Amino acid sequence: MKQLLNGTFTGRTSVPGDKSITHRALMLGALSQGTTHIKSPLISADTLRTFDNMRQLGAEVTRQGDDFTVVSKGHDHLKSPSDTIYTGNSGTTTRLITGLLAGLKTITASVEGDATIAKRPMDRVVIPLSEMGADITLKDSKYPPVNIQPAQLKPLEYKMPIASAQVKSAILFAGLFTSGETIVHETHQSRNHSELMMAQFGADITVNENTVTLKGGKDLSSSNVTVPGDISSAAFLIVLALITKGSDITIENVSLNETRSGIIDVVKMCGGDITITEHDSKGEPFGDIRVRYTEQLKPFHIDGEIIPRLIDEIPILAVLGVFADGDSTVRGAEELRFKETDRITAVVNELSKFGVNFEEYEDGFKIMPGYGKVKAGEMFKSYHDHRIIMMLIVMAIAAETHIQIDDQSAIDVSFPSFINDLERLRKDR
Ligand SMILES: O=C(O)C1=C[C@@H](OP(=O)(O)O)[C@@H](O)[C@H](O)C1
Ligand SMILES: C=C(OP(=O)(O)O)C(=O)O
Repeated sequence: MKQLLNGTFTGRTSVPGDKSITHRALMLGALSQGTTHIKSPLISADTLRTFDNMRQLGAEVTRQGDDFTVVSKGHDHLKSPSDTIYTGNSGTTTRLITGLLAGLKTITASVEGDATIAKRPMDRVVIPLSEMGADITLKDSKYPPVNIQPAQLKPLEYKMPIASAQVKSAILFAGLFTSGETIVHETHQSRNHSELMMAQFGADITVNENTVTLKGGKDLSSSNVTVPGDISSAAFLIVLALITKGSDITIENVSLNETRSGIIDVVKMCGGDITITEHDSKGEPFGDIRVRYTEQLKPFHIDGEIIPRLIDEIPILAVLGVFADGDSTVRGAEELRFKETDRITAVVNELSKFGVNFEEYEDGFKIMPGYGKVKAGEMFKSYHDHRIIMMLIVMAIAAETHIQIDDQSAIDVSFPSFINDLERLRKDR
């Protein structure tokens, strides 16, 4: 930590591949007949769980340096796993694989993760999947382990009670090989990687405003996927550059998918110095993001439609709020309470240790600009949450304060090279 302080951050860099796209490419590769090459996937604790899980179902999944390959005979050749499907810390794997397994209709499986997964609600996916006819049981009707038994499914028309790409995707995975139209209506559009990639692999799927319609029953054929950089990882470098004097970072080949790029809108709202150069792409949009230190940043106010477009970036946006010249607010983000930890409580508790003032709401917070001194001997908590740890490191760098975090290992969940990348970008002032 100490070696990262008192510097500026400059230069060109890239961030690891998009986590959401990597999970989906592994899953759709396993469900499709043929060979799927996945170029520059995220190789991290979470995506390696999906990698192993697809192998357990009988797909041939291998790694060649920075790439993955999935070879499969197609969905009807996948089999029940002989052991528990272990999903580690990954909510995306746990929820999407539940839909995928139910959709195969012949599988007996038990899905379980680590201590944080054991506390994450699964009824949000099991309720609609049960309406489709799936036979799934949960601990206390809510939590993992998820036990799945073979059952025939029927299509479903479902109005989403919350904005969640994981719930939407679990339903779509279950609908892929279920004849008839599975329809999902969203109030605010959540990330659309499943829809885009299912179409690419040959599914009959259409999107009309906030409604997705999937005509199930078609076999899928393999396809190649190039994974752009993860904007949720880039977010830490974006905020670091904006608030650290003299910084100027260009992050190459980052996903610019509209359903994920809410943070760019917020940086613009704040008057931050950000330039986007989009590249030509046949698939997911991507490009370079250049961010420079900005002396005066305006506060931001976010709520409603933008929230799912930046849900994982809210912890690091709180740090941006500390350096703005007025109070910023986050509302409509109650979903943060159901992530790896309750991220509203974690943000408020840990940034308060820097002397930051908050007003906490059930669905967000107001954050006041400025900070004070960290108490001698103060220990910061990781909550075993990658995004909370990286938020704390960026805050400590900007405040030029050495801090101690009880455990930094969860960074490996999404951005294993984070500390090395910061060291490489750091220059003495
Ligand atoms: O579908 C996905 O890949 C994800 C969806 C979001 O979760 P919710 O669906 O719970 O909002 C997000 O927070 C998570 O990091 C990844
Ligand atoms: C919430 C996250 O992931 P997951 O739900 O897959 O654990 C995240 O990456 O911030």
